[in-house]
Amino acid sequence: MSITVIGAGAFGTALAISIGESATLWCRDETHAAEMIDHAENQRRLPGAPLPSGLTVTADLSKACQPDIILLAVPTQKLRSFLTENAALMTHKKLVACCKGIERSSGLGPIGVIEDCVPDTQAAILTGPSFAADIARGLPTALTLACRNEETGKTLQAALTTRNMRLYRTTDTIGAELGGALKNVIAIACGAVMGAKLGESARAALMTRGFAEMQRMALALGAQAETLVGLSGFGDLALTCSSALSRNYQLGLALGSRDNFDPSITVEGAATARAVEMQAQSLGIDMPVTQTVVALLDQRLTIEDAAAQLLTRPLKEE
Ligand SMILES: NC(=O)C1=CN([C@@H]2O[C@H](COP(=O)(O)OP(=O)(O)OC[C@H]3O[C@@H](n4cnc5c(N)ncnc54)[C@H](OP(=O)(O)O)[C@@H]3O)[C@@H](O)[C@H]2O)C=CC1
Ligand SMILES: O=C(CO)COP(=O)(O)O
Repeated sequence: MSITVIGAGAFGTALAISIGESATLWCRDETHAAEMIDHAENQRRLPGAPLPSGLTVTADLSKACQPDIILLAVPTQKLRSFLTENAALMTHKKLVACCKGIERSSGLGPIGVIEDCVPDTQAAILTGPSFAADIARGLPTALTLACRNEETGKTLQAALTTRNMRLYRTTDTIGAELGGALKNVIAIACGAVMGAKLGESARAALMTRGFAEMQRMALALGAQAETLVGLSGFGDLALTCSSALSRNYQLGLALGSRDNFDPSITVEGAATARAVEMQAQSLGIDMPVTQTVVALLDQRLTIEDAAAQLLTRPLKEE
């Protein structure tokens, strides 16, 4: 079955490599597409990962959008503008969001954004612990494929499972979206703790209390508890909060050690933290780790003050 991946970033390229010769990888920049074809590699976004010989790379969007299954691997905050501009090419397709975040302007996850922009479509999300570099090297990974329509979910699960990507299926799109979005915020917090050399015990505490607030928010919005303890929640939290390969964690490291961070790097957790803080306030949900991350990003708190503030909150039951 032919499958198109939109967005030749690190993740889109890795997915296309894993799917192999039935994949088409669409890149918005013609020069970049030509470079990938010439070098059989995406040297800009995923250097060191050869593209399989049968993989099609193109900058022609109409040609790329022929298949029925389209994976959207553009950052969450860019998804709406891409879909709005190209909705006509996307209608009646199975659109699979391959991004993790909450849109800042609307508070919606990627599925909500897809449904807003392309009404006549079947939307799903592919999420879970998986670094692009690992997928591209053929290392084993397990991800969650969430789709409200069970039949479409089964079709997508079968079509997107590869030799090194094992997909588990759920109809709980809310839980899958929120797990992937919220864990990035906690990863920034964990990076900050490690950057400030506050210790691994503090990181474990933040991961655990961060997971508690992820669950509070997700359950309040209608997610199923099992989803949050699965790959898209706990699984991705464990990966992202403990690996220096994570860009969210790297941003946290920079905040904690007062280093500069390249603002062009895709870090979904920063915009998501702000969107979630607003939602939490309006729903009356206690999310102290998320609030602290936003204060650190806005430079309203130092890392030392942030730690002191979290440690001196009123004592409570676990
Ligand atoms: N990298 C990883 O290990 C993983 C990433 N993800 C998720 O995948 C998503 C994408 O991340 P990743 O691939 O790493 O990011 P990158 O920064 O590597 O790539 C982003 C891609 O999106 C393209 N893009 C940006 N804006 C637009 C737009 N308006 N229209 C069309 N294309 C656009 C960029 O094009 P250009 O190159 O021209 O700028 C680029 O190809 C994120 O949500 C991330 O959380 C999920 C799991 C793993
Ligand atoms: O989501 C990821 C791994 O599952 C990638 O994390 P980063 O976006 O923080 O690099």
